[in-house]
Amino acid sequence: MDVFKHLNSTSKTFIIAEIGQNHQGDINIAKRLIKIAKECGADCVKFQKTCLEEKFTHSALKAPYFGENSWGTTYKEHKEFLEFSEDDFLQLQAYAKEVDTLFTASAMDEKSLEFLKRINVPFIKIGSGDSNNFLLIEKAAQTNIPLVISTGMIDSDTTNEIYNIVSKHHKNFVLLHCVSAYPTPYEDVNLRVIQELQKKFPDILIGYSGHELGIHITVSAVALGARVIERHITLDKNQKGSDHKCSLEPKELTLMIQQIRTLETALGSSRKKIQPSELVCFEKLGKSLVYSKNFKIGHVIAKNDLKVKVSLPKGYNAIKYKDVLGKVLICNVIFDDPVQSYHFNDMKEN
Ligand SMILES: CC(=O)N[C@H](C=O)[C@@H](O)[C@H](O)[C@H](O)COP(=O)(O)O
Ligand SMILES: C=C(OP(=O)(O)O)C(=O)O
Repeated sequence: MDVFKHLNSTSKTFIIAEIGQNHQGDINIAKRLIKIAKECGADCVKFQKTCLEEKFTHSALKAPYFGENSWGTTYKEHKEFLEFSEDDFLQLQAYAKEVDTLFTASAMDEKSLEFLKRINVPFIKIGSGDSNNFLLIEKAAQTNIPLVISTGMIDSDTTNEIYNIVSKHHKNFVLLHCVSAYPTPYEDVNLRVIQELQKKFPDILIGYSGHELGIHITVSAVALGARVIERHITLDKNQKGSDHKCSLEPKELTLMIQQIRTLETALGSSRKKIQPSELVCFEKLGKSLVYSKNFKIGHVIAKNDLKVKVSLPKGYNAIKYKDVLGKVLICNVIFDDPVQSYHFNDMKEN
């Protein structure tokens, strides 16, 4: 299924549940999160596929990594604890298929890109850790697999360059506004970047990958036009791990998706028209033209002879009051009578 071609034909938002490394290195937790994401209404689950020696230098891996979010004494130990094997990924992909949800991952290095290409994911995510990695982005574009590319930790010039690199190959990619802070302070979110990206790149979809607390900012991103949304999900945001605090627990994820779906409906059309649902209120409280005093046959109607009131039955349409000015009454009328076209000889129907 070409996810983004489908998206272009609807007004729906594509919601990616980023499991990332919130599975605590436990494939059963990963499966639980896949099932929960599906049950909450997400369109896709996403993991992070890393070949450690391809992503990190030896010095980065051997660095000590202590603290409340560490699963080892060095970064290598910590990352090895969290990284699933290729077989694990195949198992998770099969499970996602079993629960009928889309499955993909971020390619955190070129080897992982090759692996994801091999297992036919519906799109490949390029995370903000690689938003400045033009070499990887070029290789990812050359696969001709749809891409979702986050723009954390870069500025608009670099974002422009990502667009130019991928566009040389195809336009089946999405740029996600993203700020890589966990959690992101509200003053750093800059949701208006979404509108700027839409203006600059009208020929691709724009989305938002959020790390802020709560769901209202992400729902607002949809109101501003984000068509693809990504949020980290977790079983419990108080667990050990760098991403849990800014992740959504099942209840939050469900509420966010409900709000996004009702928002999609409410965004509706840009054409202003009287809604059928308004007619009851117009019948009860809609105003129309009535006479301000008693008038006799032959009276020529002037502006002060008219009032606009709630009247039963309704009078002539108040927005067309000028049709009545200068008209000659062919009957007597009294104060508060609704103005009717048959009160005059040459009057258009209401
Ligand atoms: C920039 C980027 O890749 N960020 C990812 C996605 O948002 C994160 O999930 C990191 O992988 C995570 O925060 C790393 O945490 P630690 O360093 O504790 O393994
Ligand atoms: C880092 C990632 O995403 P984002 O930059 O959108 O947080 C990712 O997908 O691995």
